Amino acid sequence: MTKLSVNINKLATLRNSRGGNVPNLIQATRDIESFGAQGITIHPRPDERHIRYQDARDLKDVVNTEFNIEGNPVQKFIDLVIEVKPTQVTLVPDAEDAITSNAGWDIVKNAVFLKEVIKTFKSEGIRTSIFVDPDTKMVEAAANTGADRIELYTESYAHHYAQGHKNKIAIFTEAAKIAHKVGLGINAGHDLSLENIKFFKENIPNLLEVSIGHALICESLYLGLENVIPMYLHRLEK
Ligand SMILES: CC(=O)[C@@H](O)[C@H](O)COP(=O)(O)O
Ligand SMILES: NCC(=O)COP(=O)(O)O
Repeated sequence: MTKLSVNINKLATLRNSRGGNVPNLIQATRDIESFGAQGITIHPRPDERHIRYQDARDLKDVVNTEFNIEGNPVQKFIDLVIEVKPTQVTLVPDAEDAITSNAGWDIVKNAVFLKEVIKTFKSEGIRTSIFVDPDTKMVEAAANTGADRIELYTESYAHHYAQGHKNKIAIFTEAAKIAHKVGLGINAGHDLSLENIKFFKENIPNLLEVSIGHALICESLYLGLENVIPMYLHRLEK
């Protein structure tokens, strides 16, 4: 089964644009879960331009499904995750000034650091995942860090799919096969959408979770969250 984790960053962006509490993230989280989502993802960034660190604390007792917190494991982020104790932490090497995540880890280069951070989170009972490009060398290296899962960075898949180049899925399929072979669970995310999710699901064996935010919220402007979430669930069925 592939779980759908809805990334609510964009709802926080909308809220922050007016400085008040509309839309209310707590209510939205409850609604998103009631519409069938099996997880909630947030990605607080150092400048807190969308999700704030306080949102993570406020959502701790609200999320009844899987709570996934993504981010670059700087000390402030590590402390937050240990305090909130989500189901899963996803480590993303995002630069402070990046508009959005734009690369997976160089796991070979950062192996010592990642091993240490992962050990810390696992000792707190938090499942760990590493954001990674579909590069078999990096996937193999991920297994040596002690991580439970990888999150395949799907921006290049989505980009090529939109241009009609479906064959770019092959490197993701291969990366997923290697991950499974070395004992890693497989998550995926970034720019997945109603248009490209079905083909991705059909071609990625053992896909445990997709986290989707930007496209899902944009699609919901036209169709409504209560319709869009079941549409994703349908496309993620076997
Ligand atoms: C790791 C990943 O791909 C997502 O977390 C994505 O980066 C969402 O972050 P933004 O909402 O800041 O674009
Ligand atoms: N981990 C990916 C994620 O949470 C959402 O990415 P996107 O759908 O906003 O591109």
